[in-house]
Amino acid sequence: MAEKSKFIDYIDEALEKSKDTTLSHLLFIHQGVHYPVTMCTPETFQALDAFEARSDDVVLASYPKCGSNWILHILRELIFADSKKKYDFPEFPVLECGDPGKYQRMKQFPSPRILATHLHYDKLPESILKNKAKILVIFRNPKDTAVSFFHFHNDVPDIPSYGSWDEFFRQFMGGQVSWGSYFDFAINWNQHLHDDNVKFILYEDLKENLAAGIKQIAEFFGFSLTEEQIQTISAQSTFQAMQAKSQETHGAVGPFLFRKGEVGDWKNVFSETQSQEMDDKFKECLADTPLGAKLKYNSYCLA
Ligand SMILES: Nc1ncnc2c1ncn2[C@@H]1O[C@H](COP(=O)(O)O)[C@@H](OP(=O)(O)O)[C@H]1O
Ligand SMILES: CCc1ccc(OS(=O)(=O)O)cc1
Repeated sequence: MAEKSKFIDYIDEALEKSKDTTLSHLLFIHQGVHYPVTMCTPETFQALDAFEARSDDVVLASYPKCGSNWILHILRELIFADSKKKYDFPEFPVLECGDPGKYQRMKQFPSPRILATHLHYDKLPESILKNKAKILVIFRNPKDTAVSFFHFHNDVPDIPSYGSWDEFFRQFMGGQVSWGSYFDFAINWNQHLHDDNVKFILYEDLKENLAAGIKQIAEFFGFSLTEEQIQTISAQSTFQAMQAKSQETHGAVGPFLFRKGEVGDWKNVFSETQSQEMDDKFKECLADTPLGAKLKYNSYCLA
């Protein structure tokens, strides 16, 4: 059994805080976006402004529930294969979560550091953009993302639950959920998809061909791996492999973070009206954008 990590300690702490937090008190607004009080604070956001990024930081951006824990695992394995050093990062990996002192402590950590974030592009600390750290941004179709988000809230015992899927759907569509609107997040990132230091990947593409996705990620960050190493990481990163170890890697919340790992689960949950409402929203916000095309909405979100 692996030693209990700082990551698990942090999750346990956040869950403990969640126990005493009702849904109506879960969110606060910072610069127009909702965040959960159990994970983020105004003091940490203030400290984040002065965060010093490095050009070799490995940034992983995503809206919640688009597979960030999956890609984090892949990145750690890639760094290990490339450097032969175990990637050991004694802080919660989501940049904007934690106490304000974390950025000071992070100055001591060796490169490359993995910085996961759910921030909209225009909320990233300036130094990430100035130092041109490479940013991998993972997207997932909005219908499965919403269903995964709903289950996360309603299945994890200590996280405040919604009264029903219908109630969650309403809040999700209005952007009144943690890290705000999926659509605002997407519109914001859409403008930077073709920046030199940004690489887009799609959850559904990874599901289709994991080894090809891992190879692309390795190339983007300049990690040098053999075909055999790629195949090994691929085998260790399937949903089944990660779910089997989830309690060991992520503690009590593990089985909920690695829930189903499927494409199309939304069909079990969305009503026809809700599906149409999301199709309309997609058309209005994203359909005619480069990101809209990359999301392959017609393949994954039309019944
Ligand atoms: N190896 C893997 N393959 C496919 N999906 C994975 C995965 N690891 C995690 N996921 C899925 O990613 C979602 C969680 O995202 P995040 O890590 O950003 O919180 C969950 O979706 P589901 O709830 O649909 O199962 C989870 O099952
Ligand atoms: C409890 C509210 C909450 C916490 C964490 C979330 O996202 S993630 O698991 O860190 O990606 C979302 C909502």
